[in-house]
Amino acid sequence: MEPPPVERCTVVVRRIEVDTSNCDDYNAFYTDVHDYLATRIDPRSMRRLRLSGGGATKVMSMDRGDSMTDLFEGVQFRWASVPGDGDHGVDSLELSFDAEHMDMALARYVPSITAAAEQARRLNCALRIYMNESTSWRGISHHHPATFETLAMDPPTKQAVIADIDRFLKRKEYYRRIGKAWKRGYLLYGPPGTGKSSLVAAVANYLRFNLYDLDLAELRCNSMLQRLLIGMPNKSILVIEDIDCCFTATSREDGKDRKTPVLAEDGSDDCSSTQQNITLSGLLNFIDGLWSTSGEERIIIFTTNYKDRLDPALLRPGRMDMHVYMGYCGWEAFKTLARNYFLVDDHPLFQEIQALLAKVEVTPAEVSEMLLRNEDVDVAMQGLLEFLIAKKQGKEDAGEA
Ligand SMILES: Nc1ncnc2c1ncn2[C@@H]1O[C@H](COP(=O)(O)OP(=O)(O)OP(=O)(O)O)[C@@H](O)[C@H]1O
Repeated sequence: MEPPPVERCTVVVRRIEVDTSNCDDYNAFYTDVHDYLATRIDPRSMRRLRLSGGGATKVMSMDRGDSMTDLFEGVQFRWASVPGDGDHGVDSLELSFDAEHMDMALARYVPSITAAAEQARRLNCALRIYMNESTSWRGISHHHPATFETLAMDPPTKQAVIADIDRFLKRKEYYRRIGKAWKRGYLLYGPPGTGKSSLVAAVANYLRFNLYDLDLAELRCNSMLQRLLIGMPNKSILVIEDIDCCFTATSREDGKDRKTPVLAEDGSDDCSSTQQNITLSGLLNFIDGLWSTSGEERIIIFTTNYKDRLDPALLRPGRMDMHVYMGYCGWEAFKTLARNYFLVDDHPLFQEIQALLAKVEVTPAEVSEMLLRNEDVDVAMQGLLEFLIAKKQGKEDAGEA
């Protein structure tokens, strides 16, 4: 006797034709499925393939009437591209699977599609860096080449930062369960030219998050600050550089006793009525309060050359989750730079350079500059060696004086 046919379920994801100038979100899930399937399609298994997109980016999709199989947690999901009826019918993507998997499909497969589509879009999308002009953000393309591979820093610290970011990304449910906002704060400190800005760029490139570089000098009061922060989307990085220079002792004191102002209902600049300076407490309160609950998956990075000048409020445990010291160029950091600039792992002058790096305080920026001076590795290494010897001599002379 033949086994009874397996019951199948079908989920229809229809492309809705609407006036997109008003409501461009209607097709969000259709777009998610479309973008997700583009990452899953196996061109060798397709009879017909649709290619779209421009420039170097080509997107693969099923042609109308075609179908493909996607495997998720060992279950086969069949997708079909179904053309609409007649002239006005709209296309749909139809998902079919064995009925016993309905719960799993809705609880896990469907959300995984949205997450994967977002990830794919982020990877394909050029990053942007936004800067504030008064209370609005202005974005330009962000092409900073720094990555964790090219970043010259102490290897255990680098690994700790990467591990922290990876853990943060995986912990959405964890943050929800413990009732904490899904955000992470990093304080980067160290002398000028040690790579704090480069690390910010490396984090942005690693996460594929846009940067929001906040210039507090552009703002007159806390409510302007709040408006800007509220305008930041999820999956973004807020950066405030040289945080030690942003607040005067007076503004800190002022802020301690003041209630954080609220936005005027009409969104207007209410600085004049409240006369509020930007205060560190205003910034921290807002980041920990409303901003945390109005978005998620956000990173905050403060940088400073002088950690000892920072307000203790910022250094309090729990404020910035990780303090990262960017130091002078050590041996391991130098090897990264030598690899970046000359693709070399060894050189006859390495031993002398290593010995000098242990005695001289030189920043990765200074080393980079020396290595950039000549395309010939021997000439560049010799130049660096002489630079280090001169620095060491200068230090000794200063010590004797
Ligand atoms: N750790 C590093 N790894 C690789 N390159 C570096 C590093 N530090 C500095 N550089 C080089 O020096 C340039 C300046 O460094 P960067 O602006 O990142 O330093 P910084 O610590 O942010 O300095 P500042 O405190 O003055 O803003 C970089 O563009 C890069 O070329």
